[in-house]
Amino acid sequence: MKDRFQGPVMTRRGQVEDGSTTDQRLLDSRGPADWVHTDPWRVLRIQSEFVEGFGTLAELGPAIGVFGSARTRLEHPDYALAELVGRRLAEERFAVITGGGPGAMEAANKGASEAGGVSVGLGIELPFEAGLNQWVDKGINFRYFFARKTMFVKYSQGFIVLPGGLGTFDELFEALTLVQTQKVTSFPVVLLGTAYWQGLVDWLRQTVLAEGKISAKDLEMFTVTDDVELAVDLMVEARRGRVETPAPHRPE
Ligand SMILES: C/C(=C\CNc1ncnc2c1ncn2[C@@H]1O[C@H](COP(=O)(O)O)[C@@H](O)[C@H]1O)CO
Repeated sequence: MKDRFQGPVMTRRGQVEDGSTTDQRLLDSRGPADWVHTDPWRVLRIQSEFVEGFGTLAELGPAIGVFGSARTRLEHPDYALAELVGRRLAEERFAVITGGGPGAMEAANKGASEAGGVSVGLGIELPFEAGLNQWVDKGINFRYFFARKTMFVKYSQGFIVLPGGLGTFDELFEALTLVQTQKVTSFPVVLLGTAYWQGLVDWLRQTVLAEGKISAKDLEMFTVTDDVELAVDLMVEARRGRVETPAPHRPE
């Protein structure tokens, strides 16, 4: 009786079950394939997004997330504003991370790329997918929103938020919630465009704060300005104050 090896496992006599090799079974892809639409398989796909994201972004260096409307048109002043933000951040040696889409994201990537900075786009699969914009120099396209959001907050030291819609609000409020709940050590959040954001800030103060749903301190978690230099200075200042100590080792 010959020894039978299946990978590291050796069987003999009555323990030998199958004459095929593992490779054969892998490559002779037969049988039903509906398991690819099951949650256990999705877990592996989700895991692969984290592996890809961490692997690609771990050595990025200091980076700032720039959020803003996918619908900002080239001729709108917010496009030039986002482009300036991207450029100034790159000049201050920050990598610029956007959602990799059109509008304000594209403008910030353009500014960063043209200034010779690291222009990152974390795209998302959407039913009306447009792909990563042409100014993304390092990009990942995610299937899952929550995996992508983890990358924004893990690899950004601060956020500059331009006028936007629901997607922008989602990103802004996620960042603020993480600061409020101390899930991240405080990072600067700047709302750029006073005319656009003031209404929201007034409502937060006059209704949300007045009704006791937030505390006055929460309103200090962000700065509202039209001044790109102030926005960038706040990011630079925060970087200076950041002590890059490795997280203490704790088994999870
Ligand atoms: C609407 C159109 C394309 C959408 N493409 C997007 N690609 C990447 N990221 C996106 C996209 N749309 C939204 N996002 C994310 O949300 C923020 C912008 O959302 P808003 O609702 O436009 O404010 C942005 O920061 C992205 O991270 C075709 O025009």
